[in-house]
Amino acid sequence: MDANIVVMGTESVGKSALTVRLLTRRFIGEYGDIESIYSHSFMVDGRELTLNIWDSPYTEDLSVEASLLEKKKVQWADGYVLVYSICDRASFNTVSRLIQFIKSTKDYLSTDKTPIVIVGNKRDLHHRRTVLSEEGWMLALKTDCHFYEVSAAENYHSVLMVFHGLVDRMKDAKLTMKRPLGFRGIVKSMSAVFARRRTDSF
Ligand SMILES: Nc1nc2c(ncn2[C@@H]2O[C@H](COP(=O)(O)OP(=O)(O)OP(=O)(O)O)[C@@H](O)[C@H]2O)c(=O)[nH]1
Repeated sequence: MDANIVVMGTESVGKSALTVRLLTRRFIGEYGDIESIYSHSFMVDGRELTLNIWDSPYTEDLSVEASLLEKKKVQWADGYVLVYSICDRASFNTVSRLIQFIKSTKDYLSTDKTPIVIVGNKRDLHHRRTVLSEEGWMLALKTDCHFYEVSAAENYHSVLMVFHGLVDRMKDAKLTMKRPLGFRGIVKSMSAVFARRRTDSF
């Protein structure tokens, strides 16, 4: 069985750090603007589950193409990891917006448990904290999502918990794991955005 997961959030909140931590158990410090879909398998209830994890850099590109890609990304995914930094209030506000965007794009039934986990990252930087844990919990409660506070820099197990929590959530939602958009379609839309970026920079 396999499932698609997308990791979303604003710039520099640690999306790549979380993804790379899950895949390699390591924290390497600098990640660059990686846009990738990684596959990672693990055993759940005695069965192998492969997660296809889409880690994408944040874009403020408001073009029609870019917003179409965001929509496709949301439609492609069966589950969502929405990341903010506990030191960056704007990133927390963006997570609220993303939840609304996902819910309206996917049109979940009100009885469905939405397969979304909210992650407050950079817990090790608590001396620079601007978003309280309670605010994360409240948002999760209000929107019926899971919530974790983690440090991708310091801890592998809490990151693993995030993805396990999401898998549980997807099982609860009893979602049919089918793909509205094939892999080829996504690669095509991604290259359309990159081509546009390249053109823009000249
Ligand atoms: N102290 C601390 N720094 C972190 C943590 N996670 C990530 N960082 C740092 O934050 C910066 C951004 O991390 P990335 O993983 O590249 O963030 P991103 O969300 O993928 O960023 P974009 O690709 O630009 O959207 C890097 O310098 C990381 O080393 C963490 O848990 N604690």
